[in-house]
Amino acid sequence: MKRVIHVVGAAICNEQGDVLCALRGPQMSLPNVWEFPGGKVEEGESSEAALVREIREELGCTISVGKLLADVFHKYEHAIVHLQTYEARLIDGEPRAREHAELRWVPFSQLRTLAWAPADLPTVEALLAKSCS
Ligand SMILES: Nc1nc2c([nH]c(=O)n2[C@H]2C[C@H](O)[C@@H](COP(=O)(O)OP(=O)(O)OP(=O)(O)O)O2)c(=O)[nH]1
Repeated sequence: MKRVIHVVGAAICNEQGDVLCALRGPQMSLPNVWEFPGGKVEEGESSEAALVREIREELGCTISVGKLLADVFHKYEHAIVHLQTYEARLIDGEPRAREHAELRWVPFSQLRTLAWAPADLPTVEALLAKSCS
């Protein structure tokens, strides 16, 4: 049995309706694919608290966490990832790539053109279906 990793990701939208997308670096697990910034939920931590903590650590900014966008289990070679993605807004600071190879604000209309981590595709579709408002 593969281990299950509980992971949270933030779809951070700006006023123009762009979404902040993050490129995983070549040294990371699952290298060189785009994802929603976030990370692993620690024991005893809520998903929302984990997301705020991870975004502070990874991007150096503060978010408010909104609605759940997608809740998926995806089987990778290395593990099963239980990914929960949330709508989010920046409330303090400017995102900087401390761990990622690149950060990019991407308009909704171009979201499908990125090479996403496979577990993230339902989130992309959920965003396109509802639009961040
Ligand atoms: N953060 C994040 N991880 C994702 C997404 N989609 C997806 O398949 N993953 C996978 C990649 C990794 O296997 C796992 C999360 O690991 P991570 O390396 O980002 O988490 P972390 O920062 O807490 O981990 P660590 O480096 O401290 O070990 O989930 C996503 O949208 N965001």
